Amino acid sequence: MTSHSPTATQPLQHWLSLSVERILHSHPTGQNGACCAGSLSMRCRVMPILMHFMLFGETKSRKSIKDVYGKNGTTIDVGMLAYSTVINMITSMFWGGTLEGDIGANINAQFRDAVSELLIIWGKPNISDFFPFLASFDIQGIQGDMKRASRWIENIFDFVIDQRTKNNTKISNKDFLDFLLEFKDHETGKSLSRPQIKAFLADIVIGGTGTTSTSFEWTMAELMLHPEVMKKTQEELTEVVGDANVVEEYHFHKLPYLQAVVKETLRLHPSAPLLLPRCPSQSCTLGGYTIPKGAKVFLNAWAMHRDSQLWENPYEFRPERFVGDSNKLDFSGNKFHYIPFGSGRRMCAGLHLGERMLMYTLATFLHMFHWKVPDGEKPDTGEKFGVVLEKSTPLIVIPTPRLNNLKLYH
Ligand code: HEM
Repeated sequence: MTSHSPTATQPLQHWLSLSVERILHSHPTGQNGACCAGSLSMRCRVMPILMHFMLFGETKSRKSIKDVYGKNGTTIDVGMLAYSTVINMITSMFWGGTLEGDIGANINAQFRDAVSELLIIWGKPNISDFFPFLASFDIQGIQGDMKRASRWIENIFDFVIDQRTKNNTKISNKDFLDFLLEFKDHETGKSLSRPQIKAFLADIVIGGTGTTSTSFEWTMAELMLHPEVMKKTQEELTEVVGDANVVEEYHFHKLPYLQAVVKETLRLHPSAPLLLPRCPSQSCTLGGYTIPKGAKVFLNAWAMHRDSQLWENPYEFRPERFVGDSNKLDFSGNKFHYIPFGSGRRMCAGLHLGERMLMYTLATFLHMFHWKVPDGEKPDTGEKFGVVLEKSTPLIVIPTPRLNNLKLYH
């Protein structure tokens, strides 16, 4: 993996423009000028573009390091740390070059609250899903709450887009929003519409925050439960990154053990355990069962990842099962017994970004801090029901700096 600088705008802009043009050509706009902003092909092609703005996110995560350093020796809720780090990284990639200072901090805080609310509502069991005829009554008020939270997020997107379009001053660092706003199709001269831009941003936020931060928390929980794995992971980091440096993306491929730890965590705790529902376009028979056309089908990745016919000692947390096997069992979804990012045409559109954010945050926090649970406590692996598989009890830990050079924490 290589590190990409968002300031190297010329070749990057050219490449990005070509990608979006390909998308627009494969999805011609309709009569009203709007095309499906969330369409499969469009998402799959624009998402990788976001990767080029990862550097913004990395810079932002340094703030989290400073915050954790400030809590030296006191307790931290790992889920909250992960969520705020991930959302800070995402907002920096979106509009880090557009919004800065107090306005930026204020909008980012509002955005964080709005997204948490949306994710909570999204995970609530809704009786209308099981009895669709009840949907129009919205008995639990979930639909209404969802509309309110979505409007809140949309207003934030509108505010940021207005700020950027009103403000003619040249910004030094182009962010993802800036790129989307400036994009023009070379042939037709058409730009992306505002609804298209907002749909992209919403997709990324909804798909990327809960999944990545939950995976971070699960990994930390497993490491706290398995001190020998924690030790080995941190030793690898010391050897590869060194005591006097911070983690950078080019280190990732030299961290096979950490990669195995992440894979093993996602095997036992896939953040979207039932993936996204499928709907067959034709009736078919599978394993002796008839699946009628149009049925809603859920694939239980969680159960497949723990199937004793497919895995040796499936309930054991053993990263070694992925060591030296990385090419055979990767996240591509080609081996159907291991599909933490799904499989096929609808597999995770943010796979590479998710993987990189997870590796980056884990490697950084594990390299820079020692972690221990408060005396007399033991982390558990209880799960909470929801679209995203969260821990039922928050993981509380105590960080202490691991590196001698304290300047690296500021
Ligand atoms: C550790 C991190 C992540 C995990 C484990 C994860 C997992 C998944 C899974 C299992 C699916 C369903 C795939 C299927 O049904 O086949 C999915 C869908 C999706 N993910 Fe992720 N994801 C992660 C991070 C991200 C990030 C960072 C983004 C955005 C940048 C993202 C955007 C999406 C989107 C847009 C979809 C829907 C794709 C579609 O409908 O075609 N995900 N993800």
